[in-house]
Amino acid sequence: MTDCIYLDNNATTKIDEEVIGAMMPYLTIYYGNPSSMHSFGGQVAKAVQKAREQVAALLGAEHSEIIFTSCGTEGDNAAICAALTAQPDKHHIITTEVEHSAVLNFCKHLEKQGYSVTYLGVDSQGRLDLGEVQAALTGNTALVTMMYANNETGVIFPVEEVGKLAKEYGALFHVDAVQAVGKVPMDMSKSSIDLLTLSGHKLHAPKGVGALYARKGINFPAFMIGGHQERGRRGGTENVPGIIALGKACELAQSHLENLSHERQLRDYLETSLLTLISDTVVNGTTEERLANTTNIAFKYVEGEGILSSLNQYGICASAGSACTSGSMEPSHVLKAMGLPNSVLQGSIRFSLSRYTTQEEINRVIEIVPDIISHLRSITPRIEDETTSSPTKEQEKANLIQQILEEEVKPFLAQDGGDIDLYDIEGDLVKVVLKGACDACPSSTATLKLAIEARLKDRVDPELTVIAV
Ligand SMILES: Cc1ncc(COP(=O)(O)O)c(C=O)c1O
Ligand code: FES
Repeated sequence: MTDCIYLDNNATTKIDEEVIGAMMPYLTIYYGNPSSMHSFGGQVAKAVQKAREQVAALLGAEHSEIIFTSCGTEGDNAAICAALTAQPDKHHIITTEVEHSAVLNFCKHLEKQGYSVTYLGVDSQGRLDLGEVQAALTGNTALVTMMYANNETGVIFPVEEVGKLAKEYGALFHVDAVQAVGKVPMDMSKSSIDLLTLSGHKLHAPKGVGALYARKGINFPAFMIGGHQERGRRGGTENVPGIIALGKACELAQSHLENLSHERQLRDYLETSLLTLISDTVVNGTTEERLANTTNIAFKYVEGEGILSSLNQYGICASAGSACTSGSMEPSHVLKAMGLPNSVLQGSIRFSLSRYTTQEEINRVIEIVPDIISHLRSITPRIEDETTSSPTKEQEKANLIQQILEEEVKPFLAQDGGDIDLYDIEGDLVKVVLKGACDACPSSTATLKLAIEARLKDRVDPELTVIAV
C-alpha cells in the first residue's frame, strides 16, 4: 500500500520533497568526511555547519548549543546521562508517568543503578500540577526531565514554569520536545530549559537523525565517547545526509509555524464532526493547551484494535496509543495515568495531522468512521467499566513497607542524626536514599541497608530487596 489517508504524523512524517532535494547530493556527490583536512571533506563540514545554524534558528539557540544525534531516543538518553554525570553527588530525578519510553524506560533503568525517581502523575485532562513538581524537588534533585507535548494526547506541559522551579532547587531541566518542535514556537535564548531533544522524522526529515540542545555553559560529558565530533560531546562520524535533511526540515518548519491554522482547522473540524455524529464519544486530554495537529478520541464501549483494523481496510492510518506500545493489547500508559475508565481506555484512537493533510481526506474520514463504530458496536460485546476494587495485595504490601520505614526506621536513624531522604517501592524492590550515613565510615550505608532489609524481610516479605545509596 503506498497511498493512504495518513493521520499518524505523531508516529512519523512524510519526508518533504525539498528536504529530499537538499540531502540527495550528500548521498551521491559530496560523500567526503567532514573531519577530513582536504577541501572535499571541508565543503561537507560547511554544509553540516549550515544545518546546525538552521536547527539553532528554529529553537532560538546558538549554533554551538546544537549537538546532532541519531534519534530522539538517543537525545533523551544522552541529555539525562549528561545531567547526572555532571552532578555526581545528586541521586534524585523527577519525571512524569506519561513520558515516552525513551525517558520512562531509561529512568527505570537508572533506578536499578541506585537513583531515586519521582514519577509525577497527571489529572484526568492529562495536565501536570505545578505544586506537585515543587513538592517533589529537593536539594538532591539532579534533573527534572519531562516532555513538552504528549505524543498520544498532544497535551502541552507548562515547561517554562517547571524550568523556573527546577532552577530554584539547583536542578537541571531537560525537555523531550520531540512532538513539539515545529508545532510550537520556541526561543531558547529566553527559556528556562537547559537541555532539549528533537527528532528529525517527526518534522518531515528522515528517520535516524535528531538533535539535542545543550545550553551554553552547561557541563555536557559525552554519552557516545569516541572522536572529537560535535565538540567532543558526541563521538562518531556524522550522518551527513540526515543532518543536511534535518537542517532543511527545520528551515521549512520555521516558515510553517505561522500556518499552523491549517492543521488546527482540519483537526477541529474532524473532532467536532465525529463527536457530533457518534454517540458516547469524548476527547482525551485538555483541548486548551494542546498541539494543533493532534486529537485523541475515545469511541466508548468498542476495542481500539478493531477500529484501527477497520480504518486500515479503508486506507486510513491512525493509531491507538503510541507506536511503541501498539501491537500489544495493553491500554496506553498515558491514558491509564489520566485515570480514565476502561470503556474509554479501550476505544481510544489518535488522529495526528500534518501540513499535507487535506480537507478531502478529512471529509472521507468523517464519512467512514461513524459507520465503522456503529458496525463494531453492533457486532462486538460492549466493553464495560470495572467497578472500583479494594486495594490489591501489592498496594497492601507497599503500605506496610511505608509504615515501617516512616514509623520505625526513620526514628531509629534519627538517633544518630541520620534520615531517609527519599524512598521508593516498586514490587519487591525498595530503594532508599540515606542521609547522614556516609560521613563516618565506608561501611555505614552497607550496614544500614542490611539492617533495613532484614527488618522488611522479617515483617513484610522474605523476597524483598533493598537498594541503598
Ligand atoms: C515524545 C517522544 N519522545 C521520544 C521519541 C523517540 O524518538 P525517536 O523515534 O527518534 O527515537 C518519540 C517518538 O515517538 C516521541 O514521541
Ligand atoms: S563514606 Fe559512605 S558509608 Fe561511610
